[in-house]
Amino acid sequence: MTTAEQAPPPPMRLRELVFGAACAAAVRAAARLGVADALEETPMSVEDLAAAVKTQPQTLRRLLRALSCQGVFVEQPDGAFAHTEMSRLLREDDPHSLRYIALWCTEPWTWNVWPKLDEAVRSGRNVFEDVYEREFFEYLNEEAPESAYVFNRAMTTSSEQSARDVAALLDLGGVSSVADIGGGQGQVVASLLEKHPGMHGTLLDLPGVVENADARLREGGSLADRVRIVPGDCREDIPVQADVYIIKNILEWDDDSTRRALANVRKAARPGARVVVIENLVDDTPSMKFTTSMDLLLLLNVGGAKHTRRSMADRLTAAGLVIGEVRPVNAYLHAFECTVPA
Ligand SMILES: C[S@@+](CC[C@H](N)C(=O)[O-])C[C@H]1O[C@@H](n2cnc3c(N)ncnc32)[C@H](O)[C@@H]1O
Repeated sequence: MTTAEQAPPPPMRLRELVFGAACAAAVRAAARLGVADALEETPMSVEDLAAAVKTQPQTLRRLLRALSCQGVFVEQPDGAFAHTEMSRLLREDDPHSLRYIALWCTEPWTWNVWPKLDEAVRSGRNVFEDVYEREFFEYLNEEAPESAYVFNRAMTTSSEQSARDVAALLDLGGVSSVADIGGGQGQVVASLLEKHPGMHGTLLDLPGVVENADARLREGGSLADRVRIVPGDCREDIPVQADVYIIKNILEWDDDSTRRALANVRKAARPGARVVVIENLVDDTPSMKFTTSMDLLLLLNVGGAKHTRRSMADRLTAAGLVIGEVRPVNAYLHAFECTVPA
């Protein structure tokens, strides 16, 4: 068969494309119903699966068939369904689980902002504040506890997976204090403190986030006596002294917020301090990257963007930081090693 015969014709491809929301909704439904968690290692009949997740068998079959077309689950000749590599990633107990990321990317608020993408492209601004009349993180932490929970779990699971890579990459010999700015619930700080028993750490994030910090960092936790938890807004102030500041996956919002956060790091840090900025970078070339969709979502919710190596470097230089090495942390993340000049 030739490639031309394999690829569906353009009208069919475009028809499928405009139903992208159906794919996202199907993945969300499977994640919310816990289908991947209920499906055992051996194939299961739809009836057994429906009983396990408390749905109608006929409609569950339709959901599973829609997902199987995308490679999430596979239908067997006898009509039973089995796992695929992708469906396993929807399990909560998978070590590389994307369950909360899948839920996060399809939370109810996303369905209210996607239809306004043309407006955001026209204005270059977020549309979230037009729809919800509040900044995104304010809304999340003050008005949408379920979405905030999903967001924090999504960040925590992806951070748990990358925290060890960050700890392995950074040379922290001789460093006595590290601060993670916008550090979420503290997985990176916890990994660093576990690896370096003499070191102290600070975790700064919004109040609603740090109040649920990683159990290791909270009172009675194994690292509690070496960590300071600072609830705050890094655009307002960073009242933290440290040898090394980590800023991971937060400089993806609007430029003014990036400028204010970096200015506050500079104000807090002594000359010679290290600032390690860790981000998913998109390419400068026209090749497709998986982060493209997230780039658009960041435009919609915070008026932000995924950075290229150049755009990130420009912002760090504009903040007066001296950029040293830029190294991959893993397949997704890059670390910019910067220094605060004298
Ligand atoms: C994409 S998450 C990254 C979290 C963490 N650094 C990581 O890599 O897993 C962005 C973080 O920035 C925090 N954040 C948002 N606005 C903030 C602000 N104004 N001040 C401090 N933290 C903020 C969020 O609460 C969230 O934890």
